[in-house]
Amino acid sequence: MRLFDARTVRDALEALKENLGNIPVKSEEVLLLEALNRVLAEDVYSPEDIPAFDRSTVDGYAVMARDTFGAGESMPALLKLVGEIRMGERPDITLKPGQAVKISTGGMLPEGSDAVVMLEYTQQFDDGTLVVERPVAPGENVIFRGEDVKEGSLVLPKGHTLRPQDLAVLAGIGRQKVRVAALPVVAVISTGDEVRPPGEKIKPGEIRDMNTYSLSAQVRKWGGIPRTYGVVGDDFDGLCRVMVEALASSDLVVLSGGSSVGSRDLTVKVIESLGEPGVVVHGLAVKPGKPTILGAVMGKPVVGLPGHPVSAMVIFELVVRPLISAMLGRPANYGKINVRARVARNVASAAGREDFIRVKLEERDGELWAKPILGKSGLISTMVESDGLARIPPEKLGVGEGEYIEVELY
Ligand SMILES: Nc1nc2c(c(=O)[nH]1)N[C@H]1C(S)=C(S)[C@@H](COP(=O)(O)OP(=O)(O)OC[C@H]3O[C@@H](n4cnc5c(N)ncnc54)[C@H](O)[C@@H]3O)O[C@H]1N2
Ligand code: MOO
Repeated sequence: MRLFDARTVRDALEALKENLGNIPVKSEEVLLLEALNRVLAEDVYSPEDIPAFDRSTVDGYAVMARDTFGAGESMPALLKLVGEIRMGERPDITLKPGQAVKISTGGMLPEGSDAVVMLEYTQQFDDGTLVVERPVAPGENVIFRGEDVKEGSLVLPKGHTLRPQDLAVLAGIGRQKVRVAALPVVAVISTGDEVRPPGEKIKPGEIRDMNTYSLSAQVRKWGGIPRTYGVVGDDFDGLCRVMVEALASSDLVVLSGGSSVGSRDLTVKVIESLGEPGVVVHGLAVKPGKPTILGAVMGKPVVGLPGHPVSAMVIFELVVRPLISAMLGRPANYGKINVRARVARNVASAAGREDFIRVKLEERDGELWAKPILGKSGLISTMVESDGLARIPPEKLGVGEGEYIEVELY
């Protein structure tokens, strides 16, 4: 009896895409102060030069640099002080050779000047003579017009995730709002008669719901809004009702449990009953996570994760995270932080299957080692103890002690 397909993750996501078409990025406008970590849904070009004028970076005197060439303490340059620049105003002075104007940090350079001498390298006499004891080069202590951002240049591209400095540059070019991807709403449903909420006393044979908490946190971590439905028992009609509500009010539905082929594994039947095309893939050539289900109902992706808490989390990263990224218009590799490390012991793996092993990183003699945290996929403690996942590709039969591997950090 053949129970599952054995698709690679890439093939499975392709198959889902063929059924759903390209996932559109919905967008909305938000205020800059609300835009941290949001994903840009527009290319942002600068409407103007930033700064819009040549600007001093120090307190001192705006000069023509060549008037100071060769100046020193024993042979200072003597300039004539012809005024002072007020902050936030355009100077009405045009500097002539031999002249200097007092300026503050951030002040607008007058026409004719090309450098600023710092206050501490000057002396001012009562008759208006300025003694300059150090030379300045053209451009010294000045930010030129457009040096920060050029008018018409691409400041930030669509798909970019906004960091604090990005909000600063957007403010700098005069934006108060930006168009960003709408946050995908992801329904999170746990299933199983034996699964109880953490606040309840449990009877023998029951366990506490962990997946609602790991999966909704993963949704949040990767930029979505989780809509949790708690635990639904192994009841076909009850699960159908919750699924219909979840499909209507979210962009993506994630279930955990009941994805296998046992008598109470209802997820496939429920997805099939809700509409075309229903289940697209059942089974991945991945460990952990073989019994994963990918489906499409009402034009929305539905992912049935295995119930084991480790399998659910690993498959979330492999399958759900790329779907959330697509809905946000983010590059598929957004947020992946990999380090190279040497495996601390031999780990076997079956050919034709991608294996993901949990590893703990340790530094030994200046080198990074990845210690495999072995254990069944029902043990959440193996995720808690580890720092990341290492992938053993399908063509390999394992990794040997000392071999270099890539570890994706959690
Ligand atoms: N005959 C076969 N049986 C199984 C196979 C197989 O190939 N042939 N595959 C095994 C693999 S691999 C996995 S993984 C599991 C997946 O099973 P299900 O997705 O149907 O999940 P359940 O049976 O509902 O649950 C598995 C396990 O996880 C516990 N669980 C479920 N939900 C939660 C939750 N929200 N929080 C914490 N723990 C949860 C559940 O009590 C079970 O112990 O199938 C194997 N079987
Ligand atoms: O392949 Mo299952 O997801 O580990 O136990």
